[in-house]
Amino acid sequence: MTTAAISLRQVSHRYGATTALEDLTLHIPQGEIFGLLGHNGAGKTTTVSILTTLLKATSGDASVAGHDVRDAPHEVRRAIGYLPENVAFYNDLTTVENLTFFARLSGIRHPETRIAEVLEFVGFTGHDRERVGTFSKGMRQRVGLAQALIHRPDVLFLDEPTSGLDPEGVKALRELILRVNADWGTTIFMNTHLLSEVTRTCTSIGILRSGRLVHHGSLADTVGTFPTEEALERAYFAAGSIPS
Ligand SMILES: Nc1ncnc2c1ncn2[C@@H]1O[C@H](COP(=O)(O)OP(=O)(O)OP(=O)(O)O)[C@@H](O)[C@H]1O
Repeated sequence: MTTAAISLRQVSHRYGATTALEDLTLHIPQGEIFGLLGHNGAGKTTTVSILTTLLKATSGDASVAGHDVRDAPHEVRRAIGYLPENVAFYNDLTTVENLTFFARLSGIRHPETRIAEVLEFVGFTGHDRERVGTFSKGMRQRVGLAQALIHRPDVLFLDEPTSGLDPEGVKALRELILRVNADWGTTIFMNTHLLSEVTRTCTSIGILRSGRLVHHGSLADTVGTFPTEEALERAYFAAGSIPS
């Protein structure tokens, strides 16, 4: 039996009077590239925030890489990489200085070799000594991905990774996601609105509607054997009409 890399059991979350997640149960096996779809405000970032230990769910249980997010947050953080939608850097510091700062904070004492390796992996050599503040969105995304991969994580979380990227950036990101998954066996959890990318990269799909999971299935189960953006769009809107 395949081990679940990510599990949520009856997870609900409220921000004051706003219910962001309602009774979310979801198990994602190791090695999957999972795409979470949903309208603005559906609860995608809330889900990722709970799984990355940035937010404590109001109720329910969640675990990542075999560690409970509530009881073992440090173990979870050591096992994951996270690229938030707007990754923050020290803009006056260079690529290497930013990554060194992050790596030391994460407990890597001599990170030089790791940083060089990961920058090569994401194809970002040649900008090591440039200030991050001068970078385009696509370049910042690469540094963010290098940062998220510095530990060779078991599970990588990406929140709207393609937002603001040009077609070259989207293609480069897709190739990297596929390579991380293929070379390292990393499980990937991605929040996205870009249906065309989901059909090209994801092996399974979840759809959230107003905090409720209305669909979870493999790419083939969701859109058939010829996955097209049109087929996924049909499945996406059909899932929205299923009463839950
Ligand atoms: N810090 C917060 N305080 C109060 N309400 C919040 C907070 N963060 C999110 N919400 C609300 O919770 C719900 C879910 O938000 P969330 O950001 O998880 O959705 P999302 O699917 O990621 O949306 P988007 O696609 O716009 O990023 C929304 O109604 C949102 O307004």
